[in-house]
Amino acid sequence: MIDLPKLEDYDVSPRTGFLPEELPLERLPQEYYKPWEDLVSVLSSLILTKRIRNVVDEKMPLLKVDRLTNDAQYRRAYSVLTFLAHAYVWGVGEPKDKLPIQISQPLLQVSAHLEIPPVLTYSGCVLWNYKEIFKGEDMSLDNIDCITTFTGGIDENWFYLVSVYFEYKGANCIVQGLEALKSARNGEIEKVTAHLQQMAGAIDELGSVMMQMEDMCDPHIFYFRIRPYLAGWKNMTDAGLPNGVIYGNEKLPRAYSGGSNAQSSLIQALDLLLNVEHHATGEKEKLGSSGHSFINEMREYMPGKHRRFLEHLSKVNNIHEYVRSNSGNEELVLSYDACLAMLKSFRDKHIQIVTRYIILQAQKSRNLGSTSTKTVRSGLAKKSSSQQERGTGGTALLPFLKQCRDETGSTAASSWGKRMLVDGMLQLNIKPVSADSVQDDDNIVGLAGSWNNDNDQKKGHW
Ligand code: HEM
Ligand SMILES: N[C@@H](CC(=O)c1ccccc1NC=O)C(=O)O
Repeated sequence: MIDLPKLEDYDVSPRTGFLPEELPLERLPQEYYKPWEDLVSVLSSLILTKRIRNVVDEKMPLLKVDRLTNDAQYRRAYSVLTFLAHAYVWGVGEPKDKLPIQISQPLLQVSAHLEIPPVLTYSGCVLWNYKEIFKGEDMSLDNIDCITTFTGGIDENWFYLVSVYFEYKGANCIVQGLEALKSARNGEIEKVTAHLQQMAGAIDELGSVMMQMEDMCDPHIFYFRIRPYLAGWKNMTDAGLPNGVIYGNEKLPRAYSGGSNAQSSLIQALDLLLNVEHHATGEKEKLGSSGHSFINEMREYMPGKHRRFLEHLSKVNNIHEYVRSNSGNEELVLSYDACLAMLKSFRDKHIQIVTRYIILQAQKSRNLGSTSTKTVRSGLAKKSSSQQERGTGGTALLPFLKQCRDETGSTAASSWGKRMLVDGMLQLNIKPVSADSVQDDDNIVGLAGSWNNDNDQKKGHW
């Protein structure tokens, strides 16, 4: 029997989850990297004055990464370079399909060290991009701020910080889920039930955290001012990058998806712990299917150690089987189905968020016609002839997100659970999601272009 994963072997913390145990580095300490930190400290001004590309071209030196001495420094360098890369590519006006070597060369090196693609990912703008306001105070949304942003505005800060706090609160879900697996191995059914009850409560809290997005992040500002910079350069023909981006003096362009919470290891860990399986959008379970291509592809956009944690988890996650083989124990079954109900409720709430922040904004943009895009950067908000929005991770987002949600419900162990999870949203007094009434025909897709199967990373392309 394969041992259960040890969190410390995979850079996962029982206290902070997938956030680093120690606070991220706010600035590289070496004087040598001062040019990078100075540039990124005025990033919003360089975008505002439309000088980002000229200043990088003329003032940014080509630096080596051999002065970086630990992972915290490599992570800070990765965050700095990916913010600079996206500001350079998306800048203002037409996107640039080539990165200068002073960005691309160090970025390729630090990405290889961290085993993560050389593009802005959830790790670069969320996991490794926050600081405490008052040192020593408890971790809370009242005491954290971002280190780097494109706009320097409250809305963008808050957009990332909600996910930072979501990751912090999610640590307990991982701990409880692993304890439930351990108790199941020891045949301690009461302990399994207790840990699953704790896990259900912890997952419920995640939904509440996510709904705080609307407190300080305005949907219009998000969609028109922030989201365009989060895009990647894969399948982004509509946005003016048909072939991706050339990195420095390389001959072939590279194509990468943009950032997305789908790159959060936390929710994928919860799916694995609860044996929730996702399949390619629009397809039912296929024999031998290795799960959802997009969800699996997003694992390539996680730090190597977190990716391997999920791979290990996928070899030992048998809670569904344990519950099924003890289905006579009603308390156990209810505690498992409660975890699924909370996870499904989370996905329902998320679809509400996506509706307000993308779908309704995209429709508004179409209704306003071309004048609305005059002040909006040409990248992602530009309406393509197919009237398709591009999403950050690259999914046909409503079908994908609804299917993720429905697959969560269909995992329930009991008929009660299935009934609860199908119409349970009403019993839980959770309003049916407005998105269900939104027409799919918009087929608004994820930001960085719909993913495809020829996964560049698989060819070791980065
Ligand atoms: C304005 C806020 C947000 C928007 C517009 C948004 C949009 C999206 C979109 C379009 C996707 C589909 C994949 C892609 O193309 O990127 C997605 C996936 C996902 N998002 Fe969000 N998201 C937001 C915030 C959040 C937050 C705060 C969380 C968690 C706290 C979250 C959790 C997820 C997860 C886990 C997925 C993967 C799909 C799944 O497992 O159900 N999102 N999001
Ligand atoms: N998938 C979202 C964007 C998104 O959620 C996201 C993108 C980059 C980094 C973090 C993100 N999510 C929340 O922090 C979208 O398509 O707009």
